[in-house]
Amino acid sequence: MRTQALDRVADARTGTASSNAGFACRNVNASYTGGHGGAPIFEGIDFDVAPGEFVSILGGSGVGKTTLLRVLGGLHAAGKGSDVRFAGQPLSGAPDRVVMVFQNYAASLLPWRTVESNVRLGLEGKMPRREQRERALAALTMVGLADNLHYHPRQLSGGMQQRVQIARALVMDPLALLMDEPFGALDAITKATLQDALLRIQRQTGMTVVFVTHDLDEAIYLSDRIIVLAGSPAGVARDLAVDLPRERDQVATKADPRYLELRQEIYTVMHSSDPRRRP
Ligand SMILES: Nc1ncnc2c1ncn2[C@@H]1O[C@H](COP(=O)(O)OP(=O)(O)OP(=O)(O)O)[C@@H](O)[C@H]1O
Repeated sequence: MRTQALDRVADARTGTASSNAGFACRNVNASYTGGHGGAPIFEGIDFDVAPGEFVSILGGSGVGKTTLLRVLGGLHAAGKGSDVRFAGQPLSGAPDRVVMVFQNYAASLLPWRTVESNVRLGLEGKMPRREQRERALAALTMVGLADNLHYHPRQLSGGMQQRVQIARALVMDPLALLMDEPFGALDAITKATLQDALLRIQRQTGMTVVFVTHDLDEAIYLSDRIIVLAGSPAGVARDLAVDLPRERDQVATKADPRYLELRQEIYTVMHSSDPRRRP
């Protein structure tokens, strides 16, 4: 039953997730009415995310990473003159099958519902209950929680709760996942485990991932490309390819001399653009 459910999701995904699910951003700006006196948080942002690519957005606190992710997810409207597209189409509202995962996992799980019923929440009313359950089971299997279906959120560790959040996104069969510091609050070992789980899932599904973090090592370890935001208003300070072998390993990858070069290069960009840096 479990295998069938997984196969069904795998079949449904084959050939879809990698089709044309990329982002194209040209001359993008954003501001908040009432925030910063309406001044732009960032402007002149240009970058592409290819279908199936894993791109991290890196930058200091308050630079605008979350805002940019919300723009990509259609949750915050870009300013005048901006051109933001997903799968070739200009964004108007949240695109179908583009799903966000936030850091604050504890607050976003409903405590009175089981793991399984939290995961199928987004499917309710859209398909028969049996199919909802099958898809929830398949998503929970992908994140390694198939044995915890009947637990309640209070019975889960922080890492398990974040896995449930990821399953809740996967159950929607996303073409693209937008992740906002999803592992920021986890201890180092749990974080590493979830990073590897995410890379495995991305490989299986072919999803596009845009991942916001302020953790340099996390960005290098996970990504095909890294976009560094800096300045005020922020712009793209660096857009660089992570030319490390795609099979990542927490120990071997981080010992690769190229990893250390990339780390130094990105650190220098971030450090030199930090407004708190002493002259
Ligand atoms: N709802 C809002 N209203 C007004 N200003 C906001 C709002 N949300 C964010 N801002 C401002 O926009 C700027 C960018 O915020 P954003 O959360 O995008 O940055 P960030 O790079 O994700 O920061 P962090 O790494 O600390 O989470 C900040 O100066 C913040 O104060």
